[in-house]
Amino acid sequence: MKLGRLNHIGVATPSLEKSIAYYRDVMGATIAHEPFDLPAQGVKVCFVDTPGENGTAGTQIELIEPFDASSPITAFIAKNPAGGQHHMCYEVADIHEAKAWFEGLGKRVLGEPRIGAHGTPIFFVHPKDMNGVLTEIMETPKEAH
Ligand SMILES: C[C@@H](C(=O)O)C(=O)SCCNC(=O)CCNC(=O)[C@H](O)C(C)(C)COP(=O)(O)OP(=O)(O)OC[C@H]1O[C@@H](n2cnc3c(N)ncnc32)[C@H](O)[C@@H]1OP(=O)(O)O
Ligand SMILES: [Co+2]
Repeated sequence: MKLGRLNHIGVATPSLEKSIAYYRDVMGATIAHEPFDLPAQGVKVCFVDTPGENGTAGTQIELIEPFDASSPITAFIAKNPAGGQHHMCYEVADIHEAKAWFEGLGKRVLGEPRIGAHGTPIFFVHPKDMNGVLTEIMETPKEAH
């Protein structure tokens, strides 16, 4: 498998509103859109943009708040009430090839690929199989970003 760019770092939070204010007012970040709900993923999402080189978009921070009690991040927030770093997301060219690669190495892929916050297929690999880091793999969007 050929690793692509680091697309985003997922940060879990008990309050999107408070986290947005922090990244805007303390970190000086641009928040380019309103938060949105992804009930199928069990989260409410807001992306914080960081600038890349020569005016390009850099790596994003993905703020995620539980959508409801059945959210996959409910247990994480219970253990980390102030929130915290939750996952790293890397791009790949072909999601099915990447899934086969990790499965071939005996790593636990958590469910089938599904459409993520950028509109392309994603899957997660269990943190205990990935040196302690919950790892998200996403297919690179077709348009430039
Ligand atoms: C919108 C989308 C997108 O970008 O497009 C997203 O990102 S959605 C992002 C939210 N969606 C997801 O995360 C989906 C995939 N995640 C999951 O299925 C779950 O969160 C699991 C990774 C299976 C963990 O589930 P849960 O916390 O309920 O299980 P658990 O409490 O039994 O945890 C099992 C062990 O893993 C550890 N653990 C749990 N979450 C962790 C994390 N984020 N990073 C590192 N370690 C973690 C726990 O401390 C525990 O270790 P000990 O046993 O040593 O105590
Ligand atoms: Co993510």
